[in-house]
Amino acid sequence: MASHSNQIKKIAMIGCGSMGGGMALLFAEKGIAVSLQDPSTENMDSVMESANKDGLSDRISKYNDNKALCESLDTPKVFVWSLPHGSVGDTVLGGLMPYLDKGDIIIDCGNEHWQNTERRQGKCSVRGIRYVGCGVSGGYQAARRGPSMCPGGDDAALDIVLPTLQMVAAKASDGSACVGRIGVGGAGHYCKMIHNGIEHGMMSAISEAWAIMHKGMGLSLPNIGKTFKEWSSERELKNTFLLDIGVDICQEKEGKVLESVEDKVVQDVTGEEGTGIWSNDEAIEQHVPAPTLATAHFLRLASSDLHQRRVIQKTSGGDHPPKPLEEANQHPMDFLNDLKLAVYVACLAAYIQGLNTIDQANKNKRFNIDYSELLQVWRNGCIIRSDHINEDLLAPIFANGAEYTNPLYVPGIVKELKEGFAALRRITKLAVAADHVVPALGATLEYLKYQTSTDLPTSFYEAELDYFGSHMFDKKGEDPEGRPETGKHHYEWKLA
Ligand SMILES: NC(=O)C1=CN([C@@H]2O[C@H](COP(=O)(O)OP(=O)(O)OC[C@H]3O[C@@H](n4cnc5c(N)ncnc54)[C@H](OP(=O)(O)O)[C@@H]3O)[C@@H](O)[C@H]2O)C=CC1
Ligand SMILES: O=C(CO)[C@H](O)[C@H](O)COP(=O)(O)O
Repeated sequence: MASHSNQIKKIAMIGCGSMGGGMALLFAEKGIAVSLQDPSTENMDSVMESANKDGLSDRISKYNDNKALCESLDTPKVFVWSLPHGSVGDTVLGGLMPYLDKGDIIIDCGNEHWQNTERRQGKCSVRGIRYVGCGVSGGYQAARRGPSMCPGGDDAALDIVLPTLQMVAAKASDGSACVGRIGVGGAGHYCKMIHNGIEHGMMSAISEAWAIMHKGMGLSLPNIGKTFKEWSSERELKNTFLLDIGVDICQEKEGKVLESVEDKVVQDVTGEEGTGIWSNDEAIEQHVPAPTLATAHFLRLASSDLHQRRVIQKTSGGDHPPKPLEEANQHPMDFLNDLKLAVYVACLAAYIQGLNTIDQANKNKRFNIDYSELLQVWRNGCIIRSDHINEDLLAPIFANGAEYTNPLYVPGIVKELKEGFAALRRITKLAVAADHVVPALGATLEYLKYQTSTDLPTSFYEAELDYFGSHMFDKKGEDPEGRPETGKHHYEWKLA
């Protein structure tokens, strides 16, 4: 495809691993000349090899030094980064700085921490260099064919990069590009971080349902794949990416490959990825209850150290293996329908918790987030794609530049949650009684209970706090509207 006049014509792709390699080929396929740079010659050679196969080799070349790399570009020079998070970006920026000029643009497509993004934006802006923090989702296959892209930064930089990002990004069912003007500063990376938190909540709920079907109902893996396929074709979980890939995972070699996979997620503790940790840190920092995201994360953490689990199992004299769910098999269709609704409610709750975290951060950090653009980014190409949740339920709330509304205030959404609540409770009750591991489903049930209650156990909690710490409390009926504030009363529960 030939590039148009407002499109960027040359880029440098720095970091040519799974994501960067795929994106380099994608940019080249869209008519953009790509200069590769990576410390691993092997990685660059592998991209060149794929370029040869795909007939793109005339548009891709590799460079080992920054001077030559920069000389290969137009003015302004445009760099796309796909690097591990953290100090690597500072090293790369330091190496490029001598060759950068006013107006040059860096589009950081890694999962960088938004504060690193803002620090580098500050450093770059002194020299008139533009740094866009652009979270990218969809995994390495989407990187090659069109990922979901979540850019944030200054408007002038976004004006320049958006037409090109629109060209390469995934397309929604109506053909619109899954990229948008998300907000200023680190807004793009902030929202991508929360996307990953939501992703973890959804992935946990789906995995918990997978184990219930497999170990509780005794369904074969190919049959579970079939069930996931049905769920993804039905209203509530329509076109849910994590179900769609679940079909392939369950059915590959009749489930034999999946059977060989060890039960541990390690990338948080090895430091490869940070978004799960940061998104939970942020929910707490922003005072937003996000238990579906948090318990999903704790399950990952607990799972990571299999050796430790073995030791604890031995110390405790055995484990509590999940038992068959006899009731489920008496009415399997009803049970599977409940299970689907339970997963749906957990996925919707994960979205709500993530969006509420973004909203609070948006108010505190003035990201100026455009929610309709953000939901557009999440329509396709990304891991949390789920059409009904996004397009039917959430997008209408934020249409036409509407202010943020907590989705839990929206009657149509509450109706869906209420309808799913009974199913979630039935599933959780049976699962807990039979020792199934259901942290995201269970935490979602609790979330819905405590978010809708005005009579929580925290009356007693507050009294205990006041007893030992004189932390004050409000009397019933005294709660002032607006932001929570310290109570007005202290009681001398026991005279010293
Ligand atoms: N994998 C995925 O599904 C997704 C990943 N991401 C994010 O995208 C980014 C890249 O991920 P991914 O492609 O999976 O990771 P990879 O490890 O495959 O790629 C990272 C690349 O960066 C290279 N690199 C390291 N240091 C430098 C340097 N100083 N200069 C230039 N290149 C360098 C690495 O080289 P070397 O191999 O020699 O170390 C490697 O080729 C990460 O931030 C990740 O979180 C985002 C969405 C999805
Ligand atoms: O960013 C991603 C998808 O959106 C990457 O796939 C990332 O590697 C997922 O890792 P984690 O589960 O630790 O967030």
